[in-house]
Amino acid sequence: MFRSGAFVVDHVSPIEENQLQPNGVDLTLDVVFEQLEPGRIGRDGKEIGDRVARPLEELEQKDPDTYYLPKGAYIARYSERIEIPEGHVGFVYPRSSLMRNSCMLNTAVWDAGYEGRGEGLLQVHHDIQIERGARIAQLVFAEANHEDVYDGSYQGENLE
Ligand SMILES: O=c1ccn([C@H]2C[C@H](O)[C@@H](COP(=O)(O)OP(=O)(O)OP(=O)(O)O)O2)c(=O)[nH]1
Repeated sequence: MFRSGAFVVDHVSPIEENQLQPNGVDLTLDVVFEQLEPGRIGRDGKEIGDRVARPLEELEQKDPDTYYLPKGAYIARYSERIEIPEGHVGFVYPRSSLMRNSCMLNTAVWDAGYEGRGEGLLQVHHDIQIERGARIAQLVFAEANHEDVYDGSYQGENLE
């Protein structure tokens, strides 16, 4: 069973009223990264390729705090700290307005016990402007059986 947005909201912070949805909680965009170097997925481990944060366009006197993204693939970091409670698994979907603008977020499984500010693959199929802090995704929780809780290399990531 999927949980209500009112349940999910207790596991996401900080949060504003307009992020609460019937079936989940909207996540907002913090930083957009561009990958520079190849990564590696091995049989025994992995390496994440070097990346650089995209500039915000304040200096060019465009809208402040806005990413102007040409076609391409980017890593988007969400602003919110998320914890996946025991007995649950998390899924993130793109906000439909992102998809309707020819962009997509690809995501993986959010494990029970994970805590951090996670990331997603932002595919831009048509140039788009996204303001920093704008809602781009929605997090939902499904009830799930599991034996262990998440204890991988991304535990506690991007928390100051
Ligand atoms: O779209 C997603 C999906 C998951 N996560 C977070 C939550 C998840 O619990 C954690 C680890 O994901 P996964 O288990 O897929 O990572 P891995 O590549 O197997 O690495 P490790 O074994 O070090 O955890 O990353 C994200 O940030 N974005």
